[in-house]
Amino acid sequence: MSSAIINGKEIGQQIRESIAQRVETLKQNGLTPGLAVVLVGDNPASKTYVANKQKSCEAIGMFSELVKLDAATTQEELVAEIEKLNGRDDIHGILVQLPLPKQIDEDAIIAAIDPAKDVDGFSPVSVGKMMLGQETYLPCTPFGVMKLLEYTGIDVAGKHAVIVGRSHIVGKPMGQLLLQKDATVTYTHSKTNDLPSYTKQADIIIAAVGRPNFITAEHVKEGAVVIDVGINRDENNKLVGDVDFASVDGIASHITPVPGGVGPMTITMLLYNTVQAAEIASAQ
Ligand SMILES: Nc1nc2c(c(=O)[nH]1)N[C@@H](CN(C=O)c1ccc(C(=O)N[C@@H](CCC(=O)O)C(=O)O)cc1)CN2
Repeated sequence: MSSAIINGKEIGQQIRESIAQRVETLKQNGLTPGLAVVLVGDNPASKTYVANKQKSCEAIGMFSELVKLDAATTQEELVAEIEKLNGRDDIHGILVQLPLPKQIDEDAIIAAIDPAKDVDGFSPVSVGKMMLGQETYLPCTPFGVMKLLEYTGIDVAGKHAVIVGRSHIVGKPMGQLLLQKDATVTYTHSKTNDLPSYTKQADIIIAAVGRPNFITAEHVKEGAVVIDVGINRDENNKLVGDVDFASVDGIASHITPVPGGVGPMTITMLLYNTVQAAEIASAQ
């Protein structure tokens, strides 16, 4: 029997409808939630993601502004742009599209964003609060994965979740969010020896290693839930995940497709965080 598909487009749409209602309430109170999207350079994938983020904002009645900067922008120039956005009352969320050109220190840029507007949840303040279980903006991709599991009725408490990947924006926070919901978490990565010996014990596998079709049948226990966070291009420029879907299909109980799984949830949770930032501003 085939694995059940966890449809991120459908779940994301349901959540976006409830976000749109919150936007409407804010607008009736005279405040339109505003997101500033900062794009440096001409990375084609980044241009697509930024365009999708802006389109998604407009679709639910939010305001979005694109700050488009040249690939040769210096770190000081970028910090100055962020400081301008930090000071604007009509901008509730700021997102700097990653990756940035090599001359710019990403950590310094993220740290320059006012934590109250850090709707990506990447700043040291947001990460620290998340680690302590305090209320904060959660990083959109792992937050989206938690929503996918919740909406699918998969209770993670007591389950063994194996994360494959250790990036700051997905792998590390993913483990933390699962831990906070009482999962038992194991971190693995591309250099883990005998990876299948770990992943084969998993009730939930989170594949976030950034390698096309890396997770195959040999990694997956019968009945495991497989979440594919990968966004890779294969040799034919086709979008593929970190999981070899055909190989794992029928072994996993549930699986997220690429495209249409985790990706749409990343943007959904960005909208969610931005509306939350606007609600907090509106209450002040
Ligand atoms: N500032 C940030 N930069 C980056 C983030 C982030 O969360 N914040 N994440 C990724 C890219 N990303 C958002 O920026 C992102 C990637 C993929 C998708 C998505 O919807 N994917 C679709 C397919 C789209 C396609 O056809 O190319 C899917 O999986 O169905 C959304 C957002 C790195 N940078």
